[in-house]
Amino acid sequence: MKILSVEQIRQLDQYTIQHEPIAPINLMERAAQTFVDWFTARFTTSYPVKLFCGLGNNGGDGLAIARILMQQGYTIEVNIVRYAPRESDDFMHNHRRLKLLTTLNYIEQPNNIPAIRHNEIVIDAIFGSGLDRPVDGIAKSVIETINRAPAKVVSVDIASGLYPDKPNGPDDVIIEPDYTVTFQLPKIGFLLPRNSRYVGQWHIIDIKLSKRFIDQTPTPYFYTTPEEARLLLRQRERFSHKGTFGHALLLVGSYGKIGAGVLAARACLRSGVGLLTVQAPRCGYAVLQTAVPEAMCRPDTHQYVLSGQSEIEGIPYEEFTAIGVGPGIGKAPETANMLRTLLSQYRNPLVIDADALNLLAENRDLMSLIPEHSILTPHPKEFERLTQKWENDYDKLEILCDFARRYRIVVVLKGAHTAIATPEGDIHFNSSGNPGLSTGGTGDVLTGILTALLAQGYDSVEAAVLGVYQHGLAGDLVGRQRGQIGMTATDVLDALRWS
Ligand SMILES: NC(=O)C1=CN([C@@H]2O[C@H](COP(=O)(O)OP(=O)(O)OC[C@H]3O[C@@H](n4cnc5c(N)ncnc54)[C@H](O)[C@@H]3O)[C@@H](O)[C@H]2O)[C@@H](O)CC1
Ligand SMILES: [K+]
Repeated sequence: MKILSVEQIRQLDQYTIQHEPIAPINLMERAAQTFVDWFTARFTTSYPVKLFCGLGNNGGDGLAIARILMQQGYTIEVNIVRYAPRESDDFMHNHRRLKLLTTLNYIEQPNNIPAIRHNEIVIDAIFGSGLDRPVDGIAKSVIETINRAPAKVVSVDIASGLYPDKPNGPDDVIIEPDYTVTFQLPKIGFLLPRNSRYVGQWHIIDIKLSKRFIDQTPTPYFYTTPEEARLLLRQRERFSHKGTFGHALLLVGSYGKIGAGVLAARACLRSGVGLLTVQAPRCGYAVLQTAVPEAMCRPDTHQYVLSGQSEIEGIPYEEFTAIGVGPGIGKAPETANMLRTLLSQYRNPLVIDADALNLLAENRDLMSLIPEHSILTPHPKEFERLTQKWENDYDKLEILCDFARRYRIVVVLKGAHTAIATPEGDIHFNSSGNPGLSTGGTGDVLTGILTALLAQGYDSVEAAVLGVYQHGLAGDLVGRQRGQIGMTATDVLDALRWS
């Protein structure tokens, strides 16, 4: 699903109005009706509703929502925040209609702000995507009151005070909703870590804006929906054999961190690789052969760390279909040499994770040896070591984009809504996963998954988008079955489902 800028969304509204065609006021009515459908499916008429609306079209949506909810039997109190002298035309239209049905409260100064009780639902329609400067005056006081109140808060389109596609200032006053119900497409601001308390749980509702315009509009930002992830998944042909699915090599482990290799290897096997070889320090040999009997194990000549040498003759790096390197490897000089040799010899995309990334950060000349379309999977700290500090989440996205483009690689920046940057400079945000995944070893599982997908012939962007989605989905399954708190990386790899 595309993510558009505020300006593009404005054009999308206009295009829909002109080409459907539909009168703006009817589009507002459709948006309000769709919001009400969402609302009534979650909250019964037993909850009193308190609406706070502004004077623009977000406020107009609010007034139309109030009218429809009232007609459906909800008790609703309407509060209009008079932060400016002018209202939008569609606001005025809905204002006239609602005035015939109920009394409206006008908030012009702080002592007009009503008390909010804990069993009420607040609908926030003060500002929407038209916000273009920090909120002050009476609107600021209202937002502060709502944030202090014990009630549940639902924001219409976007939390009032939050910019959809640019950074807010540190002192900005912004609604902290429990839910955001947004029209048609997600806003980029919803996906950034620092905004999470200004978004809550968010839901997209389809208000039938022009599909043609969305299809034609270029954007670097995408949000992976479950349907899109499912479409990427390839079905197996009846006459396939293990050779069809590639032979992967995982370069993993060091003394005390063989478990990382076990997790990556198991995840690789659980993600459909045809054959798997694991190269690990000699101390990991018995562990791997026991814990992952399906994999072949190539013990390194070094007892404790990877040096890349092995007593067991095996196929050279170039002959593996895909290679993953990093889980548990540490940063020994022998291992840095191994990485240098690997990067010099292997020309297909690699998966590079964990200490392999830290070795790249410490040996910058290695960056230019990385094969094009390799997948790097840093968490934010590793990414900072590879690049630079950022000022805010938008700045981070720019750095991410430039980095992926400069080295022609795929960068999977891990976190809530993992951001996957492509060599072309696009960014795909993931939609699956939960905080339960923030536990040791889940990154190793991801490396195993991505290596398996590359081995099966997925291109790097497909592998990253699909692999990250499936990894999060497995975490969501575990979360539902046994909760997020006790989730382990083993649970996640056991929960992987590929159908
Ligand atoms: N255009 C359309 O066809 C549709 C728009 N919709 C709604 O319209 C919203 C956007 O409406 P608007 O563009 O009218 O803008 P808003 O309702 O978000 O804001 C109202 C106006 O307030 C002013 N303003 C901005 N920041 C301010 C601040 N800090 N203090 C005081 N005033 C400020 C601006 O002039 C802005 O236009 C969307 O979020 C959505 O809720 C929906 O009705 C769907 C259809
Ligand atoms: K709002």
